[in-house]
Amino acid sequence: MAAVDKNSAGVGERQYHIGVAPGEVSTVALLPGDPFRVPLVAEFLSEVQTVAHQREHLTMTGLYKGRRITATSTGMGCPSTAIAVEELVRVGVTSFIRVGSSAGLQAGVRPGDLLVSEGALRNDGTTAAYVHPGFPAVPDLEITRSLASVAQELVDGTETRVHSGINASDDAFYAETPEWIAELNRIGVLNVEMESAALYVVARLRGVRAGMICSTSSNLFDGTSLYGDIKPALKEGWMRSIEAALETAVRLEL
Ligand SMILES: O=P(O)(O)O[C@H]1O[C@H](CO)[C@@H](O)[C@H]1O
Ligand SMILES: O=c1cc[nH]c(=O)[nH]1
Repeated sequence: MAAVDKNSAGVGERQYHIGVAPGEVSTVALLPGDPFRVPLVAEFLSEVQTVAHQREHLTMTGLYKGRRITATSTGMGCPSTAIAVEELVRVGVTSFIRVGSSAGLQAGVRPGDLLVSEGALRNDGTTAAYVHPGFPAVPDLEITRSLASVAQELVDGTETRVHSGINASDDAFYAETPEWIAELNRIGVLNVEMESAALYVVARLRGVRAGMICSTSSNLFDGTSLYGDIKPALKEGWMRSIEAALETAVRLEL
């Protein structure tokens, strides 16, 4: 009797968690955390089909400027993100762009500003189960460059700023202490979110491409509250992030 080999389980089949089968997705997937943001991606698409909705993973596929695009929600955190990426790879996705929300950690990062990730500090448990602690969590460089330049084009002439830098990928939203926030600020970490470590590490291990652009929800360093009335700016940032990701998919033929 042989134990199950999870590396080969499910390849080319309908997937156990996300419910998607080969042929139902594009080669490129946009990844918001929240299932309620998948329809925001669909607002930019034509011929949209809802492919599956299981657990926190809603998947829709449609066309943007003639190119087939899939959007799948990852849920919050690295465990469900790793599952979503693993299963999307098994049905043919070769490029991923996370379109997230994230908290700023440096002065001058304001709600709605766009954050392009140049690498993630792996403060999570999931990637520790995959690789050596020294393995870097880095996005695809071509996708990253494109996200930064398209995002800048989209916000030119507005108050919104585009920031690029290293982000933290934390596991525990409510365990982020003032000391941890101050330390991240001190070492120059730009922002914090909760999925990129898994996205980048799993993507590298599976030989596919990944990048991330986020809208700023708050600023943990200067005290701009998570709970205040900042939602319109956050939503505007989500829409610009999605547009930057879609344009990147078209321009790089992902
Ligand atoms: O809005 P999403 O994309 O889920 O991203 C951020 O929001 C959640 C925390 O509020 C975490 O998932 C974090 O990464
Ligand atoms: O988006 C995020 C992620 C972690 N911590 C926060 O405050 N916001």
